[in-house]
Amino acid sequence: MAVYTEVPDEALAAFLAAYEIGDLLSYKGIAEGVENTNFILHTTTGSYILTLYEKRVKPDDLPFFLGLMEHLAANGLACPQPIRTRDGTTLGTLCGRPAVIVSFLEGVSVRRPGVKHCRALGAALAGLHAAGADFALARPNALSVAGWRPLFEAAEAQADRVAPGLADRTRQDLALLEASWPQDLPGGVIHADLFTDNVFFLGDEVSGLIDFYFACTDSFAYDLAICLNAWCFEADYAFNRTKGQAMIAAYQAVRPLAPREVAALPLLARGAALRFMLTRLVDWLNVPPGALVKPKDPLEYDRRLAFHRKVAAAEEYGWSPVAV
Ligand SMILES: Nc1ncnc2c1ncn2[C@@H]1O[C@H](COP(=O)(O)OP(=O)(O)OP(=O)(O)O)[C@@H](O)[C@H]1O
Ligand SMILES: N[C@@H](CCO)C(=O)O
Repeated sequence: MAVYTEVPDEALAAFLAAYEIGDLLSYKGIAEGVENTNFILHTTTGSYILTLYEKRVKPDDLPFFLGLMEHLAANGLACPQPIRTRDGTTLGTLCGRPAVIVSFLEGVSVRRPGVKHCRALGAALAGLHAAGADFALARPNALSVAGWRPLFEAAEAQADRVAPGLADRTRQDLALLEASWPQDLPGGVIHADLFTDNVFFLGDEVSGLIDFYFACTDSFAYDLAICLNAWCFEADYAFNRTKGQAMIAAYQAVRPLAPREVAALPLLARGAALRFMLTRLVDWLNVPPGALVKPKDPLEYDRRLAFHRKVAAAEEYGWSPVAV
């Protein structure tokens, strides 16, 4: 569960005194999530999320993340909106941790997305890319191709303990992706972690996007490739082309992909799978003693990589030309 920092009542009361969000009625820790400590607050004016940033979030990145959420919300995207204190700041300190309060979003995430969810997600992703277009800050993607080799090197010696042959096939994927990673594709602000747990639905409609703490400046098609990985594989690791088609078509209805983005899609999807395989592998091999959070299985992405290695063209992900 993700409550790493206990917050005494008095410390919370002192922190909340700086805000105009009414009187606190109740609060409780949120079990989901693995990175930060989250509480839900109920006050006389509504519900809010209080986040205390734990070790993996760099304080220097917080102005980008908080500024981005404010920018996206101001541009009509349903995402958490940082709440300002009476003196206008969004970032505070609570129990020695950087802390913010954001607006609460209604909705539930889907564990097993269907075609209609993939379609809705494609439109929401394009909406996010459009809403971020004129955001002034930039943040390089530390988990793009240049960041993968250090992760591999940290895990290489023990990788075959997780699955036979994992080190060799990862080494080959990495060499190929380093040599051919698509550069200079259309880009801007991307979410970079838009997995099903970060998307809320009300009925069949997307009601909110959360968890912008991997957001960065990178190619838009890479964000789409991340979503194809996270949303369009079945439990047996077969890629569901109907889901891919629904997602890509809905994305293209807002922002058609350029021919070079289409051509790059197989490599981008393979790279996205490698990125999540590697971060999961490193976490899997480094579970701290007594950890409360179960690490995510890297082999789910090793299995996806087996599919991506055989893909020759974007059509295999369900891409088709935009009808004109
Ligand atoms: N603005 C919000 N509105 C409603 N619920 C929220 C909001 N932000 C977070 N939550 C809830 O808190 C949970 C954890 O949030 P989040 O995913 O941001 O945590 P994290 O530890 O940073 O995550 P992760 O492990 O996914 O990186 C979410 O699954 C959701 O249930
Ligand atoms: N979405 C990531 C976890 C980080 O939020 C994963 O599934 O590996």
